[in-house]
Amino acid sequence: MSTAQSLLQWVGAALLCVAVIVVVRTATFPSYQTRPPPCNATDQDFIPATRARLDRLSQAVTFRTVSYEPGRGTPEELRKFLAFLRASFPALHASPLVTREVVGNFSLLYRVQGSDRSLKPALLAAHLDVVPVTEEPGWEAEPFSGQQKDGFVYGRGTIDCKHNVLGQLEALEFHLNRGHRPRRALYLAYGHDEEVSGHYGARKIGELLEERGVKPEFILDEGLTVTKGVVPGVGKKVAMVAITEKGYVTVKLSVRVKGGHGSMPEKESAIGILSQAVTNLERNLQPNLWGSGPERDFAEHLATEMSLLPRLLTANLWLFTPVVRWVLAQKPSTNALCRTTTAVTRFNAGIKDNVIAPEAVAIVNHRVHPKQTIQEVLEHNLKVIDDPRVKMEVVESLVPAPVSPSGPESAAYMAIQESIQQIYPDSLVAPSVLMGNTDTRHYWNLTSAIYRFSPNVMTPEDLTRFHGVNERISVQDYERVMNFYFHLMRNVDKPLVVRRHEHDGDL
Ligand SMILES: CCCCCCCC/C=C\CCCCCCCC(=O)N[C@@H](CCCCN)C(=O)O
Ligand SMILES: [Zn+2]
Ligand SMILES: [Zn+2]
Repeated sequence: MSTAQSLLQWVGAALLCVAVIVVVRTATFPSYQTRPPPCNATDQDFIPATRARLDRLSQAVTFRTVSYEPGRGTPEELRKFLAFLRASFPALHASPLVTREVVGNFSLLYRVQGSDRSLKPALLAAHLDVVPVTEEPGWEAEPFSGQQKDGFVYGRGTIDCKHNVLGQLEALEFHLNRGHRPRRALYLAYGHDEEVSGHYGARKIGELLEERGVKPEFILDEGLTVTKGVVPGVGKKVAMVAITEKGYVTVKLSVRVKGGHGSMPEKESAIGILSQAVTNLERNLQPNLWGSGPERDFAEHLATEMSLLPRLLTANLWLFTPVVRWVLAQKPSTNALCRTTTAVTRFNAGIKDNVIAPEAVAIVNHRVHPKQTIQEVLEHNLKVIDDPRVKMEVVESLVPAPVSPSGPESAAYMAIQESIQQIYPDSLVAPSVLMGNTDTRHYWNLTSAIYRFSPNVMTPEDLTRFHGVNERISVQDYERVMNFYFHLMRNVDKPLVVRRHEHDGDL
């Protein structure tokens, strides 16, 4: 046999081995999906989306509680919104079990007393402010009307995140009206400036709770949602419970040149030099790190539920990670899980048609992958810009959030998962990475069990409604939001027991 023939035989044998491993791993990959224990809720345990409850959500939207910049919000609207909330939930505001504090002038902190002091409190969070409405046309209802139309409530805050504020308060009001007396203490924390980093709201709440030595069992804030048709290869609804958040670093790029008369330009302008720099950043993206961080757990939790090809790829990441990286990088929503993203969000230069601009400035907003450091992001930028005339300064930064425990070893995570499956019985639940940031950055010192999840459904078509045009929630979803919080309050109102990690066909 010639050397070439024997080499061919070896290659053939090696390929066969690889194929066998791929098939075996695909067939035996463990299932991480558990079924929730039966829910003993009765018809009396259901919060219907009555006219009064829908109208309260609509009215909440009419308060223009917009945050523009840190320290520059809408104080009058916040004041009116706080008064509205107080008037709208009489049982909880009159209850001797509930205390209400206004923190940092406009943020709210409620505490519901628990009868069992051995149980650590639960903390549900959300925020009272919203992002501004841009000039973009296309709203089918006035953005601050709260109009109810075709089975939806329209307006800013309906999914970010007055639905969570109102949903939690409705659930608590319902509980108290039925004479329920909680065993576990419950905090509700509503910051008033989350959309501009929460420096005056959630930060103050976090400091106050830390001073008082409050150590919650877990914290649940806004975050990812139940998705439908968003996760490649999975037909069922997927509830994404974020166990960490990407970090961020915002950088300012600037170029200074000599200004002068528009009739006698130099070869290169500040605008041209800076344009080249941002083009270099957009053409040379930060490295694709998919699979090296907690986003890998998300895929593995769903592997057994995927159609054949994605399942084969996910069950064999030892071989196919580069393929998965390429596939996920093709769409913005999945690319966000792959790498530190680079968004050029502002570009300013020039003052007059015939004056050479002496300065051009761009702002670049990066969302940092959990396995990258801020230093590495900055070094990558300098390398690809490769032009000493472009100055780079860090405006603001935050490291990726600590990763919270998930899966059957974490009782709090499982209580959230079970509550989701009681409301969405046909859904899958998986631990995920949030690509944005929440007020929980101010609560890191309180507990290591921090989760970010909003209990409404998002389809691919809905993704741009978030901070965008036609923000809306369906009546059915709002009903699910209220009932999710109600179930969660019930499910955590007992000692939370850690279960043994078991799944079928463990490798
Ligand atoms: C496998 C596919 C994954 C795609 C999943 C898409 C699901 C979409 C659901 C929700 C959208 C998440 C949006 C993130 C919310 C974060 C809250 C937020 O916007 N925070 C602001 C804070 C700004 C502070 C100023 N520095 C932000 O992060 O910009
Ligand atoms: Zn939000
Ligand atoms: Zn937001």
